[in-house]
Amino acid sequence: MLEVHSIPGAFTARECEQIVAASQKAPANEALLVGQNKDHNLRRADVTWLDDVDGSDWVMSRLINLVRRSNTSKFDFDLREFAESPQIACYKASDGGHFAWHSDIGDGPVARKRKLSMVVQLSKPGMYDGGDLEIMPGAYAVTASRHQGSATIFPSFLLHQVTPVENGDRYSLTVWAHGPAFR
Ligand SMILES: O=C(O)CCC(=O)C(=O)O
Ligand SMILES: [Fe+2]
Repeated sequence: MLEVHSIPGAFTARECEQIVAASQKAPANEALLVGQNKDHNLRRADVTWLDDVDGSDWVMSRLINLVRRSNTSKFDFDLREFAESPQIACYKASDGGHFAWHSDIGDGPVARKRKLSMVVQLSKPGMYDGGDLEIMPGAYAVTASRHQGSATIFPSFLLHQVTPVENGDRYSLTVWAHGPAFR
């Protein structure tokens, strides 16, 4: 399928554990949505900005390479920049962690330029129940691989959700690539 591209083994299990451990030392914020509204019905997660995580330059380099490669081979979008920090999200069952159906394209000056979204699964699938990333490229939702270290990349305008985490904690890493408006 062209619209949702999966990259198995984008990061190794060891790298994922390293990213989670480093993110736990950085300041966490409650997830803000486009427009800085806190709406717990829409989303419940703790978010850390990768830019606030010490020694994370190699993570950003890897993300840029992954996005560039799949854009060249699959999407061919006009991408110009990575205009915002990637985010590490933690969805906790104890907190009702989830993210309801949404598109990543917002009204803000930066969010309106989002063109590709990429999500990396940082947790081992056995560490949580629920917490599926589902994407709607057409009439049916597709479920992203739960494999630790796999990346899922899709156009930012596609609706997607994270189903409620029923047990344990799920960590993910999301990055956006930006460019001029679609035409
Ligand atoms: O955590 C995920 O799997 C998705 C995150 C997401 O959709 C977002 O940050 O916009
Ligand atoms: Fe999203």
